Amino acid sequence: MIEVSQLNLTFGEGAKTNQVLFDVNFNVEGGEIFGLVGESGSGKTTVLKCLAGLFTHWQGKLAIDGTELEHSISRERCRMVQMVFQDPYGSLHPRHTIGDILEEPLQIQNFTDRDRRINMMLDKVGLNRAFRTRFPHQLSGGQRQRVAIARALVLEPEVLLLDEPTSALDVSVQAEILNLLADLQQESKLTYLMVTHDLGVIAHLCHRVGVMQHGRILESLSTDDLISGAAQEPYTQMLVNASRQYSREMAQQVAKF
Ligand SMILES: Nc1ncnc2c1ncn2[C@@H]1O[C@H](COP(=O)(O)OP(=O)(O)OP(=O)(O)O)[C@@H](O)[C@H]1O
Repeated sequence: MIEVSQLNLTFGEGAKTNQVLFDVNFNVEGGEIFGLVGESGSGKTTVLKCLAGLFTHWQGKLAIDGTELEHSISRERCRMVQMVFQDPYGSLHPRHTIGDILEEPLQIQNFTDRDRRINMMLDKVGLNRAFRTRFPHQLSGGQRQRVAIARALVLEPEVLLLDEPTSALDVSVQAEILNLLADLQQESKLTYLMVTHDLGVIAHLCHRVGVMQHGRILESLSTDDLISGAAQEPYTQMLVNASRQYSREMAQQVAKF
């Protein structure tokens, strides 16, 4: 379903050139939940942004459902793939009502049954219709993330790109949002590509993971192998150990690795 092949990306020009992705390769099957893990700055979000069309100056090959992606964003691309960001407050227009936020993508794509789709989507994410007239600041963090998920799914894409979808939320609502994402994926057999720092989230949701370091995929492996300690790469093993037994010393070891 998702094919990432020899993906390279560089920011800046001349002396300020900074290459952040180096020959990134991985595949995600249809209906699979694939996690991208790795230290801050390793390029996880950048991979998602290339797939979402937010960065267009990449090199390599990107394909979704057998269709090669262009170096530009298009209406068709938005129907196929949508992204949910880490911070649901920053990603929702503060002066638009929830109804308007959900209607905008449907309008752009010329859907005529917009009312029905908006109501159905609100039901799916566990928000009642009264939310249509509210503004983002009148919602809790968890409710805002539900709206962001509804907006991403209202066009019925096959692929959802999730950038740390729970890390900005209170611990008490993180599980609710993870359960919602799991239910929605089951219901519509969606394909998820998810960036996370949290190996607990991986264990809860993901089927397979790709481990990134310094703009490269070190290895891809099943969640079972990751958790049972069958990773090939010492760096991956270090990440697992650090999450099991977090300590200041361990964090320093990971930073030095
Ligand atoms: N628009 C940009 N212009 C220049 N450099 C950028 C831009 N976006 C990202 N980078 C750089 O690309 C590298 C990878 O960033 P990216 O956000 O993909 O990392 P990440 O693994 O998702 O980290 P985190 O977990 O902290 O979000 C970083 O060095 C970052 O500074």
